[in-house]
Amino acid sequence: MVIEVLFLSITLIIIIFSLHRRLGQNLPPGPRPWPIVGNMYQIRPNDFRLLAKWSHIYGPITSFQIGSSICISVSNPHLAKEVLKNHDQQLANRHRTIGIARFSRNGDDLTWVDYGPRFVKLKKLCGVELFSLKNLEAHRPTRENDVSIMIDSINEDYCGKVLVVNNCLKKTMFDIIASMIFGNSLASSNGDLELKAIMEAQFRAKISLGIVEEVWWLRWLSWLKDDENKWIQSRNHRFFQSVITHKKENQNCSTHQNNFSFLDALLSRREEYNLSDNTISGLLWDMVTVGIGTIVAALEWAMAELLINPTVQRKAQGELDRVIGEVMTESDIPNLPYLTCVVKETLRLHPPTPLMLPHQATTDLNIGSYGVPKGSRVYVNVWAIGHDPYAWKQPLVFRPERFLEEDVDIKGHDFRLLAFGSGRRMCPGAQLGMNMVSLMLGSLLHRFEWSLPEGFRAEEVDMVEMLGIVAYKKIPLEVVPTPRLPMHGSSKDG
Ligand code: HEM
Repeated sequence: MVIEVLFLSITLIIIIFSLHRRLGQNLPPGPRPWPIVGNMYQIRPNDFRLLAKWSHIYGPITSFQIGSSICISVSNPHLAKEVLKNHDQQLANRHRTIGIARFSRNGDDLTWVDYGPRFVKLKKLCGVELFSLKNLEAHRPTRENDVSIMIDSINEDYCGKVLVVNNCLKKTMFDIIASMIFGNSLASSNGDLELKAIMEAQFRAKISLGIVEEVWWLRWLSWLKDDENKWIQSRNHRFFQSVITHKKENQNCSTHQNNFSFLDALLSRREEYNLSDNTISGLLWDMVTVGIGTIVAALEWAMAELLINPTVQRKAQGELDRVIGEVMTESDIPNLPYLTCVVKETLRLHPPTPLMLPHQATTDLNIGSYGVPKGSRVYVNVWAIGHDPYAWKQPLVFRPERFLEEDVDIKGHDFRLLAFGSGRRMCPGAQLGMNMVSLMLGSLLHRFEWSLPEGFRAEEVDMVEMLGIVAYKKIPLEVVPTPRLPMHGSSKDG
């Protein structure tokens, strides 16, 4: 009896405390949270479509509660600018779930590190050593060659047959990013197989432990549910440690410019930037996971749209035929304005990270006329902004021509098109991302006619996303390639 009374009193105190906290804060409107669980009974993690729906009911700035945490989502360009420009610094922290904290070594990386001097240093380091134009240019031949190998293998193995497009995109993107990040060392030691297995395991693991981690006084129970993550993390840790140790032992062998990888650069600057093996592992893991996932998702959505819209496919092919000789290279991209519009239109309707990555308030602040308490998670619903009828004419129609009529910046200056974010936490891989999506899509369209498997109609292509930080197509796209041009053995080493 005493225990029951005690339990009831504690629950009551918690409810009164959270109600009091909520009422005093002038929060934006939103669905009514339940005691303890908040709105967890209504919304799954990363459910950007539901957040867009709520914005139609409660307005473009909405608040909701996940367990004990207050969340704010904004879904128009004006409010996105408030978050990413006017309050950029106050909102530049990241929220890390227990799963993400584990994979990011508690934020000892770039993607999940808290905002502060360490973040500024790491972002600068990655900007210089991985994403600089000089570095991108040095790795360009490898990227072009890997894309040519992909085209050749589709030609040899899949002409007239059904191809699951994201399998071949994933393989090619893995090879490209792995070569930029690790140089040749991974493939030569079979490390590529282990890394792929770890990535696959992490993809399937739960990065949110649900109520156990979202209600602060239940968090001590999370160790019960976190076993799988722990196991993958220790495998991940062992893998990166062995790659780093192997590289340190053989460091003098890879100073040739073409082989000089991101890992080589990090090792050579580890004292200057105070980089532990843990931080180096975190940075390598970031680039491999974020880099591959986003590009593959963007490409699969682009291919799906082109199958549904064959006139766009033909128009893009017409432009490619006029501009490209035998094999497309990245230097052709500036001469392919329509292809660039197709890429932008894809990223407008299908941003690979529809809620970007979660930002977190480091202080109390106001957005619009509402309060955002310190510690709130803040989501910019890029997907909703891309579908906003006040920002776009006929927003649901896939019409790349809109970007010929109006040149809309995609690198963070126009708050209608935020696939790469904007401000301090903006994607450092935006240029590489645009180059890769354009090169791969252009090469696929130049070389092949794409159609649906026999018996499928365009209206039957399912355009629903799998919920996750990266929104892949839920049902993988199946396509049938038919060659358009005679093949001339396009890979440059073949
Ligand atoms: C189409 C391709 C890509 C898209 C759409 C994309 C999108 C994004 C977005 C929306 C963010 C978060 C912005 C924010 O929270 O404010 C981000 C961050 C990031 N992206 Fe990308 N990305 C792409 C490609 C890449 C590539 C190729 C790499 C690396 C190889 C990369 C590495 C990163 C990293 C490290 C961050 C974290 C930056 C930070 O926290 O400061 N991304 N990306």
